[in-house]
Amino acid sequence: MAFDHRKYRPTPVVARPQRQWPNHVITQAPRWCAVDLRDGNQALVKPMTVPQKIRLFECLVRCGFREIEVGFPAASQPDFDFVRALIEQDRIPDNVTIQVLTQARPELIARTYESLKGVKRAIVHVYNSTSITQREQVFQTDVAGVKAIAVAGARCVAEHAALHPETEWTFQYSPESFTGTELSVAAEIVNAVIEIWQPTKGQPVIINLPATVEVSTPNVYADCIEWMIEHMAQREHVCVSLHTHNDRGCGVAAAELGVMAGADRVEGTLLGNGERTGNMDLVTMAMNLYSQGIDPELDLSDMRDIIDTVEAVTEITTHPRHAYAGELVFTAFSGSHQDAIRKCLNRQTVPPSAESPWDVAYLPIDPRDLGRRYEEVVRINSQSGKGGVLHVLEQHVGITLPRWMQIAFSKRVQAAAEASGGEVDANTISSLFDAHCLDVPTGWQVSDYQAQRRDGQVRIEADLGSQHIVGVGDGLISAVVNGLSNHYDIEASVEHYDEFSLSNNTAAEALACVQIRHGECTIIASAMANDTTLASIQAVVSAWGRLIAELEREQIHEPEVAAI
Ligand SMILES: CC(=O)SCCNC(=O)CCNC(=O)[C@H](O)C(C)(C)COP(=O)(O)OP(=O)(O)OC[C@H]1O[C@@H](n2cnc3c(N)ncnc32)[C@H](O)[C@@H]1OP(=O)(O)O
Ligand SMILES: CC(C)C(=O)C(=O)O
Repeated sequence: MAFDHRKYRPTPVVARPQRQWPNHVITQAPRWCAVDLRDGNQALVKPMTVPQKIRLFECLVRCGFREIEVGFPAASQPDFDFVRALIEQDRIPDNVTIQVLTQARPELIARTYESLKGVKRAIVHVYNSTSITQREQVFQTDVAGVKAIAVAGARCVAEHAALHPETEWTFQYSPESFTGTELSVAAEIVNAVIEIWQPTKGQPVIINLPATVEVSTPNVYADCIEWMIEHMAQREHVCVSLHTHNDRGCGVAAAELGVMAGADRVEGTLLGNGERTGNMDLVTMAMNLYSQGIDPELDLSDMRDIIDTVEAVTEITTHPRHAYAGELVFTAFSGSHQDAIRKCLNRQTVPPSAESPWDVAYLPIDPRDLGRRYEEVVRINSQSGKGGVLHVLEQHVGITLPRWMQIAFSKRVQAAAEASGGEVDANTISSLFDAHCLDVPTGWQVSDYQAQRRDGQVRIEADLGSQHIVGVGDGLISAVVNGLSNHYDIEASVEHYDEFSLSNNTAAEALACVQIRHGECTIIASAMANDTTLASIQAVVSAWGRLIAELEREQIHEPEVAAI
């Protein structure tokens, strides 16, 4: 059997009945560090060029990142050159600290410091893998062996820093493959590094605990973080950082639970580009906080800029369902969702505020916060309903319809959606509305009218094309119906009639909608005009014109049907 689960082993869980983190709630943003330019970069088919790195760096700065891992300067000339360019061209804002990664190898550490000459502040991040697999198979050593690599690396980092006291240094250590390392081993090695770096004496130290590969449910990672924090030397002087990957699709969840477990800082990438299934997605985690009313301390409002930048430098397109950023994440095609969204949006106080918080079904955040428009939250296909069609008409055409007409008109839109098999866009819906409701049939344009009320009766005279009608009734509509019935010798009753005044952004001021019935045949029509009376007369006249056209069509088709 090729597909044989028996070849895998479960990841050990931590026995921690005393765990506290499930009782904690995140109430403030962690310290963020963006690692797009390093972890994101090392996972690309085509690593970024220096100009691309500059573009992404500037985007990260605009978003408000204060710590940015800019590369692995000992890895390649472009990585080295980029760090030099940032420093020599004075591109690092005063409130931003750059971070660089190096293996715990003296020649690489030396080259790393060479790249940093002249920088005001920097975080030097050194790592070595500590996992059982890597100890046994990659380094072919034991715990003492990997601990010695870490200790030597930490010492080497500190010695180089001491040669450049003009720079404010922060040291960072990662027991890489932490999630594959026994906790006692991870703690022993981390504490040995802390011992060398002496954070109690004022040296800033970050201990980063990576889910280099995500191997468990996020609660297990949180247990590990809580355990490490309990067993960490000089904890109050150490910044505990998380670096999660997304192998099981829980990179963000693991980071969130890790923060609940006491971590101070989170590393990740914009939109989650990174090794294999990617790094923890900073946009998602920050927006998750934002959607809970917590200041993410990042400004992601120009999401278009973020997406364009990330796509340009990574050559990876953003999935349309990508959390918060995808093209479709604020869009409903399905009727019941559309109906609820439209009703909630109509009731939502604008702008939403602390007093009137955002509360719209199916939209966890206000799309406008990320530069999206309410128009695009509803798009129409064969899964849509009348509420959605009405939303499109309201947003794109600036008109609303009575319920009976929504029902009748949405059937026309449904037919068009089924015929096309895809989306019916706003322009098409507008054209369908014109064709089925608004267009005046040829020869039925009301060019002039007179309406008078006397002794409780309305008398109407109107010119339609070459025809002149005269009618009398209890009201305007019945007078028009009377005139049309007499003139054309066709009886029809008005089943529904409604009129609305229109918003300022439409050319006309009034909209009238009517449904008439003749036997089994129902006809809808509407009309817009600058005065309500004309709109009402025209709507009934247009309905009549459509009815006569329909009857003529039926007459033409009748012999054919009989012949068949
Ligand atoms: C989980 C992560 O994302 S960690 C970051 C990974 N990122 C990268 O690797 C991108 C940049 N890396 C590179 O460009 C290259 O790997 C370089 C320039 C750093 C090193 O290149 P090379 O020395 O030619 O090769 P390579 O990376 O294969 O070196 C592996 C050697 O370093 C050792 N090594 C690997 N990682 C470390 C480490 N963190 N600390 C100390 N030694 C290490 C290995 O045991 C191996 O030793 P061996 O030569 O005795 O077998
Ligand atoms: C260097 C470390 C932090 C890393 O990238 C990882 O473990 O994924």
